[in-house]
Formats: sequence, structure tokens, C-alpha cells
Amino acid sequence: MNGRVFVIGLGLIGGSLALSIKNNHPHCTIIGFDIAEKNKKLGKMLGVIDDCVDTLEDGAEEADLIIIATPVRQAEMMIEKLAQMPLKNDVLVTDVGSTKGKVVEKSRLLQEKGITFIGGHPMAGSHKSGVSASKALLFENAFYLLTPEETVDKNSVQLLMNWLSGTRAKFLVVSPEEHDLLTGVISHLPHIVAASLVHQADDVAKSNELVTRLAAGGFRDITRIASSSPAMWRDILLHNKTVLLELLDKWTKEMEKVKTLIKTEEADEIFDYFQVAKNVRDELPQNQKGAIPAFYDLYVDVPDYPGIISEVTGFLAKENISITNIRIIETREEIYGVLVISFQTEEDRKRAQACIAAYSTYETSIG
Ligand SMILES: NC(=O)c1ccc[n+]([C@@H]2O[C@H](COP(=O)([O-])OP(=O)(O)OC[C@H]3O[C@@H](n4cnc5c(N)ncnc54)[C@H](O)[C@@H]3O)[C@@H](O)[C@H]2O)c1
Ligand SMILES: O=C(O)C(=O)C[C@]1(C(=O)O)C=C[C@@H](O)C=C1
Repeated sequence: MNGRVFVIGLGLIGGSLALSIKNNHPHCTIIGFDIAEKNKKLGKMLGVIDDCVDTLEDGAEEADLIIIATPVRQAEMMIEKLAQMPLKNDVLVTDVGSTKGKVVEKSRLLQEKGITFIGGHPMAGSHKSGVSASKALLFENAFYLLTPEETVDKNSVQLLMNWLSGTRAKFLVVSPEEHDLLTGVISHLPHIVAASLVHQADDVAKSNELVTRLAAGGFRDITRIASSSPAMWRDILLHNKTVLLELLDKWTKEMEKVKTLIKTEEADEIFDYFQVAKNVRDELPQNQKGAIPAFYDLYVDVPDYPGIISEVTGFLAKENISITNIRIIETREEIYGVLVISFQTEEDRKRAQACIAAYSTYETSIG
């Protein structure tokens, strides 16, 4: 497709969408805008956008597709501003925000001007922020939720899906209310719980610094998402207030139930509690992103000596396997460490596992 795409907010999601659109529509022009000058420069330098503009007006006026990719309260402001600007009659406006109710409500300002708005939410991401973390295939196999109002015609929805086909995501139309309930359960509440676990550990660490040194494996897995952007999550909680207050009530009751089981030492019921959770968790689809992180981690048990990281990355370099992240978790202090290497695709992870097995005797696992 030809045309001009205007991305407002050059962060992880705006940048990833820009890359995926360019992949499938190489003849389109992608223009970027961000309140932070450095993000515009970085976006251009990394080839994520073709060009950038100084003002919202400069990018919006000639655009055929406008993507709002800022935190959700800023997205509302962007809609207000766009509704006061001269735009092309047939421009399509969409957003990527993690909440939909308030954004879609605000979009009626655009609809009153005859401008089509379709709420959108690619259901994959990362705890990393910023345009430098952008990936063209971040949304591959993930669900991409769309929340068009009834007044939006089907051709516009199809047109948006065509623009976004390079994401290789699976589109699903839901109402804004259903969206906010579902994401409240599988994304927003878990982020609150992850942050609360970190706060709790940090509190204990004030009197016992071993806590942070020992925090490995399980704690790191369950709290990875606590490293996400605080600005993004502040906005999400404020937007999805009603749903989250209800979910937090239910969560509190659930924790009370567990407390009682422990107090009364109900061994069989405690077993069942974990067994049911295990069954449900084990049945989650494996090959899709979404609630499952968009990075593929490989755990390598390595002896703890200087140069071990370059040794292992050297094996991977020989086979031309690129990595996106690497870190050591020290679970068994001074003897062995666990090297966690992240890859962009499942295929890269499999190749890496075979490569490490060929070059060394280090044990690997996929966590
Ligand atoms: N991170 C995820 O996992 C994820 C996944 C799906 C959807 N989302 C949603 O996508 C949106 C963006 O998240 P992200 O992870 O890309 O965040 P990010 O912090 O990486 O990027 C947001 C960008 O918006 C810019 N920005 C903020 N206010 C602005 C304004 N008024 N005008 C122009 N630019 C502005 C920031 O400078 C930043 O570059 C959020 O609404 C979030 O809810 C995030
Ligand atoms: O994988 C992560 O780090 C994410 O938190 C991604 C995640 C999620 O909760 O699944 C976060 C918020 C978005 O709205 C969609 C996806």
C-alpha cells in the first residue's frame, strides 16, 4: 500500500508497528512524532521511521493512517488535539493503548467530525521501553484486539487490518468493555501483583540484604513485568479503575482463602490448589505470544569463571545466531551460575540449544 503513515509516540510499540508496516508496505512513507526530541532522532537513525516532524499538525494533516502509540492518558489528549486539526476526510485513526473504554469514548470527538477511529491493542510487548527495543516481529502470532464502534464500516476495519498485516498478528474484534475486563484479568492485575511482590521483598531487604541476593529463578520469572514503564502502568490503572477495583477485591478474597488453608493445615486442599493451577497453566497455548513473553529465553548452567559469557556467545557467533539479551542468575553461589540468553524467535532458541550442546557439555533448558 502507498500512503502516509503518521506514528505519534516513538516507543517500543510505535516503533515496532512502524517496522512491521514498512515490511509489508515498502512504498509507504512513515512519519514519526514524539515529545522527546531524542526519540525522533533515534527513530530516524535506526531506520524505524522515514522522517520526523516538529509538530503534531505537520504530521497529521497529510496522513492516511494515524497511529497513536503514547501512554493511554496522553492518547486521550492526542485525540482531543487531532479533533481540532484539519485532517484528510478519509484518514484512518487508531491507537495501541492497553485500555479501550476511555480512549474509545474520547474518539467520539473524531467521529463527530466524520473521522474514522478504530481502537486497537496488540497483545504482546515487553518490560522494555523505547524505540531502540522495537522489533518488526514483536506481534507475530499475538492477538491484536480491535474495538470498532458500531458506526464504523467493515471496509475501514479491513483497511486497518491490511495496513497492519505485517505484524502477522491474529486480529480479533471485541467491545471496549470486554477488552478492559479481559486485559484487567490477564495483564493489568498481574502487573500490580508483580510490583507488589517486589515491594514486599524490598521491604524485607531493609533488614536482611540476603533477600535480593537470593532472589533468583521463580522470583525473577514472576516479577519480570515489574520492570515495565511506570508511566504506562500509572495510566492503565487510572483508566481501568472500575474493573481493577473489582478484581483486587476478588484477589484479596483469594488470598484470604489461601491464608485459611495454611492456618488450618488443609494439606489435601493446598495440594489441589496448586494442582488445579498447574493444570490450567500447562494447558495455555504454547505457540502464541500475549500473556507469554515475546522473548525466548534459554537457561544455560555454566561454571562461574571469568570469560564464560564470551565463551558461550562465541559458540553462538560461530553459528550466526543473534541474541537480544543476556544475564547471569547466581542461584548456586560460587560454583555454578545460570546464564539466561534471550532470542527473538523460537527457531533461534532451538538452534542455540543445539549449538551449545555441540560445542560444550553445558546443560541447557528452556525454563
Ligand atoms: N509495552 C507493552 O508491552 C505494550 C503492549 C501493548 C500495548 N502497549 C501500549 O502501547 C502504548 C505505548 O507503550 P510503549 O511500551 O511503546 O511505551 P514507550 O514508553 O516505549 O513509548 C511511549 C512513547 O510515547 C511518547 N510520548 C508520551 N507522551 C507523548 C505525547 N504527548 N506526544 C508524543 N509522544 C509522547 C514517549 O516519549 C515515548 O517515546 C501504551 O499506551 C501502552 O499501554 C504497551
Ligand atoms: O510481556 C510483557 O512484558 C508484557 O507485559 C506485555 C503485556 C502483557 O501484559 O501481556 C503488557 C501490556 C500490554 O497491554 C500487552 C502486553
